[in-house]
Parts: sequence; structure tokens; C-alpha cells
Amino acid sequence: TNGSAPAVPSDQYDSLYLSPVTVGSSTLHLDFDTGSSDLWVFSSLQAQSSLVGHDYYMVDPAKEKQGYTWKISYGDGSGASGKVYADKVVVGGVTATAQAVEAATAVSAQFTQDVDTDGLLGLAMSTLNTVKPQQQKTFFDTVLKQLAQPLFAVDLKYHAAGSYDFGFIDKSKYTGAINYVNADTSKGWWGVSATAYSIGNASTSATVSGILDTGTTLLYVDTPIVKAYYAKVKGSKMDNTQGGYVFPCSATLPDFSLTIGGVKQIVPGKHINYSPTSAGNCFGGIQTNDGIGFSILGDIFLKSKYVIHEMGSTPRIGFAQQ
Ligand SMILES: CC[C@H](C)[C@H](NC(=O)C[C@H](O)[C@H](CC1CCCCC1)NC(=O)CCNC(=O)[C@H](Cc1ccccc1)NC(=O)N1CCC(N)CC1)C(=O)NCc1cnc(C)nc1N
Repeated sequence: TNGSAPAVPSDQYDSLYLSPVTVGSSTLHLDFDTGSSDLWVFSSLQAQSSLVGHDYYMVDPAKEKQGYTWKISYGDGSGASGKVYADKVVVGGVTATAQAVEAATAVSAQFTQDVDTDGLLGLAMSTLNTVKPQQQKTFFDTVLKQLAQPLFAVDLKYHAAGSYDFGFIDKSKYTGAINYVNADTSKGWWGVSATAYSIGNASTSATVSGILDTGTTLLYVDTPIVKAYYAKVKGSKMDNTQGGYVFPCSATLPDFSLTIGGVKQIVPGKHINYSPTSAGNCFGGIQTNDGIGFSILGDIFLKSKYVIHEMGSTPRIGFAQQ
């Protein structure tokens, strides 16, 4: 089998993308996240007050995996925890009959406030799953054998609805060739490395190692590259109150690219104007990864591409131009 689910921006800045998923008998809107490996949902186990505005999973005690718990914390300091059930999960017509569904008993304030997100569906390696006493499989791992091809493809768009394809490559969603590179899955993520970057027409050799992450809004790279980029943006500055580089909203932003597998993967300058700030300037889509130790190729990087994540005998990543 194969299937496709829409990926709809949650707001006008593409802060995150939401996809409809049937969990048990409810349809929830989940954030598909290639940067983590837990499928967790808002649930009837939570206090009613934290469910306001959310769709949520009505737990069935008969389906509980007794004694199983989960607890996850994310790079932005948010987190959630709860109990585990085995239930039917359907994504774009692809069905996992006994998928580990992690029902929240508690979520951090960021999740309670974001009434559009009813949970996350992790698409990194199952080695990062947080369920105890026994790690559980991601949805992708659960359905892998029933898929026509062992892959999913990510088609996030700039200020528009895109999609996640499971088990097939949709030729109508890209132009030109697909450029494949081996994925480094040793740390549990979809890892890639670049051999150069370019700002406008100027190319610089550098090793940029990072992870593809649909759950991260922006593009985080090494500080010297970020400094070199904003040196080309008149009036740009690092604004600690805003938490990153900002610039006049009228600025023209150069394109940025990373050379992966010998091919320049270009991020259009337009995509790098992420959003206006409360201070009357605009917030950059490229920011520093200081302290993380690797780059995070988030939505700003992904939303101009069709990216195939193939879990074959050698995991591979394929890049094509939308
Ligand atoms: C099993 C854990 C799992 C692998 C975990 N994975 C991740 O954190 C990466 C994962 O992709 C998560 C998935 C997020 C989590 C929050 C909700 C949305 C999805 N990504 C991040 O945490 C990256 C940083 N966060 C983001 O990119 C959030 C996402 C968001 C968007 C809208 C509303 C709310 C949140 N957006 C922003 O920061 N921005 C958008 C809004 C703008 N005003 C500022 C920039 C991890 O590494 N955790 C280890 C970890 C824990 N604690 C910390 C402090 N750092 C850590 N790395």
C-alpha cells in the first residue's frame, strides 16, 4: 500500500505544519517530526482544562500497555509525558493496526497554548523513542513492510499546504533529477553533510553536518556561516531580545545553498525572511546553531524541496527541486 497526507501550515509564518491522523476513532492534527520518534497525542487522561480547543484521543483502558510510560523533552525546552496504548492509526489511508499511541497525562505550557497541535508523529529512527520499559516503533517503522517502497517523501511548502507521501514517489511534486546521498542514521536522526555553502553567487568550501528536521521551523548552521550571510544583508543585526538575527523588512535577502552530494540545494532568499517581529523589523530564517554541535536543516531549508527518506538496506536521502 501507499498513501499521502496533507501538511498544512499552522499559521501565516509556517511555524509548523499539521497533518490529519486517525487515532482510534478520533481524527487529530499532528505535527510530523523527522527530528523525534514518539507518536504522542493529547488525551482524555489530561485535565479537562488543558484540552480546551484541542482534538484528543479517548483512551480505551482495554488497549493500555500496562506499566508502559513515556517522557520526552525537545530542543526548545518543551515536553510531554504519559501512558501507552496499542491502537489503530491511519495516515493517508495507510493503516497501522496496533501502533504504540503515547497518550499524554501532562504537556508543557507551549503545547497547551498551541491549540492547533494535538500531538506529534515522530519520523526519526525508532532508537530515539522514549517509551519504557520497552522502546516502541515509529508509525513509519510499523508500516514499513506493507509499503510499496520503504520510503516517505516530504513536500513542505512556503505559505501553502504540502504533503507527506508514504511508500511512493510522486513525480508530479518535483522537477529535474532526484539527487541521492547516504543518510547517517547513527545518532537516530536523518543525518546529511554538505561540502560547501553559498551566499548569493559566492561559494565557500566548508563541512556542514546536520540533520533534516521537519519539526524545527528555521535553519540553524554554524555561527561563522550565519555571520557571513547577514553581512550581505544591509541593516541586519543580532538582536538578543528577539533571540536572533533581524533586519529591515524591506531588505533583499540573498539566496543560500548547501552543496550536498555535489548538488547545490538552494534556499530562496524570500524564504529566509521568516516573520515580522514585535519591534518592527523582520526575523531571519537562518540562525546560529551555537552549542548544539551540528546543523539543523529545518522547514526553512525543506520548503523548496521534495525530500525522499528511504529506509533501504542503506538508508538514503533524495533531494529534488519542487
Ligand atoms: C527524544 C527527543 C527528541 C530526539 C528531541 N528532538 C527534538 O527536540 C527536535 C524536534 O524536531 C523538535 C520538535 C518540536 C518540539 C516543539 C513542538 C514542535 C515540534 N524540534 C525542536 O525542539 C526545535 C526547536 N523548536 C522549534 O523550532 C520551534 C517549533 C515550534 C513551532 C511552533 C510552535 C511551537 C514550537 N519553533 C521555533 O523555535 N520557532 C518558531 C517560532 C518563532 N517565533 C521562533 C522560532 C530531542 O532532540 N530532544 C533532546 C533535547 C532535550 N532538551 C533540550 C533542551 N535539547 C534537546 N536537544
